[in-house]
Amino acid sequence: MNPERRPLIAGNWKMFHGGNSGLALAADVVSIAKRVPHADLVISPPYTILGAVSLDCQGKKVAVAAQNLHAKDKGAFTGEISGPMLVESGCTWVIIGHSERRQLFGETDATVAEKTAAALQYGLLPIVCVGETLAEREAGNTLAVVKRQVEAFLDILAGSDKAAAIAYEPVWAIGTGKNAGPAEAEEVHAAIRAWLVEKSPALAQRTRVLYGGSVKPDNAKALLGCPNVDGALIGGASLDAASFGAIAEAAEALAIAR
Ligand SMILES: O=C(CO)COP(=O)(O)O
Repeated sequence: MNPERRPLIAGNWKMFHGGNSGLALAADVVSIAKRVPHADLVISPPYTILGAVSLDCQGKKVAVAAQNLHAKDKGAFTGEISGPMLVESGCTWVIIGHSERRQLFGETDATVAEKTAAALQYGLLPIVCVGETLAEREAGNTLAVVKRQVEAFLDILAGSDKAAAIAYEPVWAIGTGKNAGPAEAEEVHAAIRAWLVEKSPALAQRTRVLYGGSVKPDNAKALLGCPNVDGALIGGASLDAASFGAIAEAAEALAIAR
């Protein structure tokens, strides 16, 4: 981990814990935050409890992210939620372009770029997701695919002075229990860092690059210990306070040790 970038540990709850169980989990994460003063924690519950969770987390060192947003600020877009609405609900972050949204909901590099610009415009910090499929990896195209995805929004991040995050989430590692090995993750993270540096050293310095895909307590230390891995975006293991806490503690220990 780069000493100037605090580890960012983010839990993407996806379509789980949208009611009382989510409020209880958020309270547990507030307790975890007290044990990890050197790490930044973000939780991303479903829309239905964003407002309530944000209120409970206010001033407690746990930031709240939405899982998506619409690029427009308002309008006749049934079922959609805008950046200003998320800000009003207390969100400070938003996940953009998750592979599930790209694969299941038709999001493209172009819509991801549009949403990234909208997030920054409305005062939200984006966590923009990239990552290759298994077929793309097996064809030797991992870096080309990730580069194309990153290039779609690189100028937008460079045009803002906000500290956004990029999450590298190999699609084949999401929810499969098959994480990228530390060397595989570091190869892509180092490439992303190099593209950021090429665009602007200041951008590279402020942008945290998170790894996502089957991060668990038993592999967190090895993954988070990679030089260009600045944190994690966690799905399944973020749904349980004990496992999310153990990963946050691994980040804390590494941050103290460096
Ligand atoms: O999609 C993810 C986080 O956004 C990763 O999910 P898992 O940790 O369940 O593999």
